[in-house]
Amino acid sequence: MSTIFLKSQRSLFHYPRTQFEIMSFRSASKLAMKAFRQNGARRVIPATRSMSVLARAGVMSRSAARVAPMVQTRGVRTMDFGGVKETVWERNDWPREKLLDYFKNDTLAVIGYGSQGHGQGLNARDNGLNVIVGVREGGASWKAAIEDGWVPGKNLFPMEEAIKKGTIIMDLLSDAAQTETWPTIAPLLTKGKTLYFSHGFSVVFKDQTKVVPPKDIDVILAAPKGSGRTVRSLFKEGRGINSSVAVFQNVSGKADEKAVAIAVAIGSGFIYKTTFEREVVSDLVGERGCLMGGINGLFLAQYQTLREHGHTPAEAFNETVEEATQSLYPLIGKYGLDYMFAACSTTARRGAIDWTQRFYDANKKVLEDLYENVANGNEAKRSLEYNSKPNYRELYEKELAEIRDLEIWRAGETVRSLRPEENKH
Ligand SMILES: NC(=O)C1=CN([C@@H]2O[C@H](COP(=O)(O)OP(=O)(O)OC[C@H]3O[C@@H](n4cnc5c(N)ncnc54)[C@H](OP(=O)(O)O)[C@@H]3O)[C@@H](O)[C@H]2O)C=CC1
Ligand SMILES: CC(=O)[C@](C)(O)C(=O)O
Ligand SMILES: [Mg+2]
Ligand SMILES: [Mg+2]
Repeated sequence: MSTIFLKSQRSLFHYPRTQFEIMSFRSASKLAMKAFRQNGARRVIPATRSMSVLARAGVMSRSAARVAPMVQTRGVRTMDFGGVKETVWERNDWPREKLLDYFKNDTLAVIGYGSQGHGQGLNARDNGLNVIVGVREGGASWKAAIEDGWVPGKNLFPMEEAIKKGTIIMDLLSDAAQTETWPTIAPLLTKGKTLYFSHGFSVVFKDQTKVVPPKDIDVILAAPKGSGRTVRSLFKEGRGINSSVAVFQNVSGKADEKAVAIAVAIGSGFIYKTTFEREVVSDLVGERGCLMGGINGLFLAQYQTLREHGHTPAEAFNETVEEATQSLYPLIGKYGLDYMFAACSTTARRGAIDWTQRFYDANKKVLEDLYENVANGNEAKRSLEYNSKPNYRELYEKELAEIRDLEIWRAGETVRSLRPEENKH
């Protein structure tokens, strides 16, 4: 199995362990802060994230607390991400009129109507673009599309017909289905069309998927960093999900701009550049790690430990999942981890900082194994084998039912029912 990345960079992040390393880590961060100040970029600390809370908590380093708050200037193409400059685009770079003009001669053919097809198709349609959907006639997606207002024969067609009518072919089938349908789709990708993905999977793992696009078409991706349902809900809130964009083939010479434009058209908020390889590897690692698999494992391990030592389900669930998702994690999302630590007791803060190293060390080994398994194609192989089974949906329903039936999640159902918003009386 060929490995995409033959050499892996030494880990860019080394959590300081020894007192010496901590000292040098602090002096390094002071130097970085000084360099950061000198390059003119400034960073604002949200007004609601009052300095007094942070200063009292001693969270801000002394040098940062002394200088005026720094603001990261917006609306520029280059922004500073923790000291590394990256190119970003924002949705207000592509107002609706500009999108409509740019895509005036295009028909966006959304192939597949799962979570992403639903979100991206409806957002592009609401942006006024000419969008059609192509799925298996009479299948679950066909019925779902009709429920969302797509009309058979008008903007809803069997897959092949939609591809023939489309100028930008958005392959939003499941990754396994992209492989299975490729022999049908490939001949329909005629010169001048654009092939679009939301994941680098099929193109990068071509040894397994056999997905090799024709050489005379643009091949681009826009990968929303979140569920297709959230792609839709954030768009309806007037916001947008963050997405990465990449170009695999640029025959027209306009593929880079097209990728950014379509990322905005499908409802993205801010957009950053990647490559097909980096998108698929980071995405497969993320969903198996912190985003889904890793957090599931940590929830289960903590809940089980508490229960084995006699804590009740209500106590074990609240201390593991409910407080995390309802109170503490949202603070990380709004203001960062240091803010959340500062908002908790000094007792919690001391223990959390002390135990970070143990969890980091235990998980770093797992993440290295995971990264290797993704980069060498093993995870892609596993995914294709399982998701290509004819009864893959039924198999997942059985596995998800087993998760749902675990005590932790049955307890969770009761806890959720007790939330104020669930008790309107
Ligand atoms: N889910 C997400 O939030 C994210 C997904 N992505 C990427 O977006 C793409 C689409 O993912 P997602 O929206 O989750 O789609 P799903 O994985 O849910 O795939 C469902 C779609 O694939 C179709 N399909 C499945 N098997 C076949 C087949 N054998 N022949 C024809 N059609 C088939 C289904 O049609 P039918 O109903 O007829 O079976 C349905 O329209 C993938 O590349 C994914 O990696 C990227 C970011 C996030
Ligand atoms: C929602 C998302 O970004 C995932 C987890 O990568 C996916 O659904 O593939
Ligand atoms: Mg994914
Ligand atoms: Mg993802």
